[in-house]
Amino acid sequence: MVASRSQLASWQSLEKRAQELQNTHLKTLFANDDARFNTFSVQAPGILFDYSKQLINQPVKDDLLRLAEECELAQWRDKMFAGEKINFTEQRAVLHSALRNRDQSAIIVDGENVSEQVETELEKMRAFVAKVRSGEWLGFSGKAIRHVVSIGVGGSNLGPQMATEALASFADDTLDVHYVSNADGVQIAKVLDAVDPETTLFVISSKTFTTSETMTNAQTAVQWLQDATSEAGAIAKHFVAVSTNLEKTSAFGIAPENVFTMWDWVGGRFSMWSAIGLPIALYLGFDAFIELLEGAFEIDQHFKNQPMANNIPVLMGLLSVWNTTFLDHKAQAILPYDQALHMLPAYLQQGEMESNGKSVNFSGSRVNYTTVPLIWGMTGINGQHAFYQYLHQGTTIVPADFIGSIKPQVEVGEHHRVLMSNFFAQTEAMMNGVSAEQIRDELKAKGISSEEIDQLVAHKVHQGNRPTSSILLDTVDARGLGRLIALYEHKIFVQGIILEICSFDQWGVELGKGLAKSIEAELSDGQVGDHDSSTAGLMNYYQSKR
Ligand SMILES: O=P(O)(O)OC[C@H]1O[C@H](O)[C@H](O)[C@@H](O)[C@@H]1O
Repeated sequence: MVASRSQLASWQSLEKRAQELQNTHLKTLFANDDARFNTFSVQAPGILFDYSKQLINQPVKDDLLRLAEECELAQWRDKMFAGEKINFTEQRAVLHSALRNRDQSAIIVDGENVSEQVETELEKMRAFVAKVRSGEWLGFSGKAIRHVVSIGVGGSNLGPQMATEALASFADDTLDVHYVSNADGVQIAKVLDAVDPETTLFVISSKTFTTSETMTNAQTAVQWLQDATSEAGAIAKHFVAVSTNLEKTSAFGIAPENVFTMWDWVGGRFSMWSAIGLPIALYLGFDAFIELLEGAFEIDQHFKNQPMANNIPVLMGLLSVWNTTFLDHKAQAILPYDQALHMLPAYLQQGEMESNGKSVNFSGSRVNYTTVPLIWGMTGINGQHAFYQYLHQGTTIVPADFIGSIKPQVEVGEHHRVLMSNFFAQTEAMMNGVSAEQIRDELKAKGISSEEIDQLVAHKVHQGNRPTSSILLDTVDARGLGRLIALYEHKIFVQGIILEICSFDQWGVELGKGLAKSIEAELSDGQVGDHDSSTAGLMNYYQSKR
């Protein structure tokens, strides 16, 4: 019988250390140790990870590593890479790493070598992308494709859209790509207004091919095409799908040769490396897509082979557990100082919160600790002028990841220096804060009266001691993005193992998927059924005003 997490010796020691460190200020840790940056920073290909501004010391790091050992993290990691069915609530392997297994070593699941399947599908993608981008693939009126409209939601949308936004600087003008995810018709209406039926290709991305938002948007797209042409073969020329559900894609009318496969061992939120990434490849070219996979593969190797003490995703996962579970910080900000990464917070929200936002352990017992934090954020510079007030002086401490690049995608005058000065200044200020004494001196030097100083000082004090990690990437190109996303994917895995959370199902979302169906039927025939008075009241009010 494996001991519950909170009975482990390392866990109990960490609880004590958390209490001891609660009253220690980060700036004291720096003052007492000149080598702190060197001790608590680590590099991987194209990445520096500095966690010296986290409220830890060597004994805490040692205990966290001991916790990883006691939770058999290395064994779980190896099981994941080997294709064991570690998603046991759904009896599935967890193999997003197989999608970028660039050395093509065999990975066997249920007697099949999935590496071969992945290569076959990549080859199909490569050929298709070449046809579309070269103008060989023709629409119903004989014109080449100019616009791609990707329809999907959640994991079938966020990854491709985030990567498209991140890498747009590298796109040529062969194709433009649009994303439709919301069931709110305003989104698809706007996209359809901007494109031309003769030259538009729809990619319907849905692992299950049953998600109602996606199916509603896909039907609207079909109708729009049919309004433009009565040609029988038009659907085959303008619609492709990415799905595991070949029955449903065929029932929808998509020809089998136009369906790209994914597998049940890829979770939606980890699927941008599969054919779900088709819009990325169409937009940027297939070579860029391979670069993305290469970057992720480098981090897979790092995660597999580096000792735990220098393993970035391991450290990121352990630090998250330290901050959330032991220091009780219930939120985590993601702050990119690179415009290319502006969708990263939204992407990681799904990645981390859908994976680990759960409250029972492997054996189904309710956990007696906080699991993962609330993930939020936006580009750092914009955040500085919006919510950083809260980060600096709010009553809640929010640990933050600062993410920047050494080389911007576009060098414009002094812009990058201005941008990165803010990055460095903010992490320094969050760590050091500003003391009452400093403020008094500053105000005195300005000739402000002592009465006024007394009144102001408390408002201007910054306690500091706000933990941050800094991630510096060489640059955000396809390879760099692949590295960054793979780091976070493995961090999420580490959190899951340490917290004993089944990271790869999402029953909480499945619930929502079913809930709206019966209500939709009631709204459709105008008969509000048996609901609580609030739900019935809202539905009646809505109906009365339609
Ligand atoms: O790809 P689909 O089957 O359409 O699912 C789309 C999304 O549906 C739900 O929201 C799930 O929680 C997500 O993980 C998934 O990515």
